[in-house]
Amino acid sequence: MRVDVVSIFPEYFAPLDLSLIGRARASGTLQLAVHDLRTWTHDVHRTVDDTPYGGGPGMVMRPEPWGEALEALAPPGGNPPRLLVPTPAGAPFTQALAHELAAEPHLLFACGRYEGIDQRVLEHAASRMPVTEVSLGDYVLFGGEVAVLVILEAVTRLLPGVLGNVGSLDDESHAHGLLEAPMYTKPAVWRGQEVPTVLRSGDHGKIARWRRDEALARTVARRPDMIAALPPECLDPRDRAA
Ligand SMILES: O=C(OCc1ccccc1)c1cn[nH]c1
Repeated sequence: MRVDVVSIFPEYFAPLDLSLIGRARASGTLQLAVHDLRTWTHDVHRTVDDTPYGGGPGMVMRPEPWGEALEALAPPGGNPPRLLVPTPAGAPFTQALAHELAAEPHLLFACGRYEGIDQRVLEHAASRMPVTEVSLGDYVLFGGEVAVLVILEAVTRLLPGVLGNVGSLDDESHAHGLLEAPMYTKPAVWRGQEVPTVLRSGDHGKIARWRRDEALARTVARRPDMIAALPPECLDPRDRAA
């Protein structure tokens, strides 16, 4: 997968040379290039922002540099990348979207700063590539860079060969519509607290049931919204029998 990121703070992406993403880049699974938006400015001050039409606080990112940057990184005529723009005004970023993005050959991230990017940039881009404005949650950051780091981590770990034990992808939180059950490791007793005995019973049927029950209880307690979204077939057939 090819990934291009455009930002006025390219140094934000130095951490991507570390750990799994670093290995994914070294193995060629992920080709990542980070670009400084100011490359596409031509004034002596390399200006990227200006005051908002209609008034209001803050500044807006000017369309010209973005227009040139997107043209350079998604040249008309080639196979267009998918443009992702982190913003509080975007659609929720979910594990489902992460899987969708992991299947894309080329992602192009636009990191907004200030109050955001002139909307005409996204409208113009949408005429030649898929554009997704995506939100990580209902809060406001200084810019899209941190959001891109999160999205890149969620997507990269789904790429083939990046995670050693692929089994861990199947039963992780949000994979089966529920939160993950609590996890334990040695020692069996720690500060007087014992690991639930069923987990040390070796009875894999009972263990699977215990984990499902725990996952369900956790989800009901912490994320009732996910319960409402559960497809009916998700409930264990034995539950239905009960
Ligand atoms: O703050 C965010 O993105 C940066 C950004 C982009 C445009 C204008 C202001 C801030 C964000 C919050 N949830 N998901 C993304």
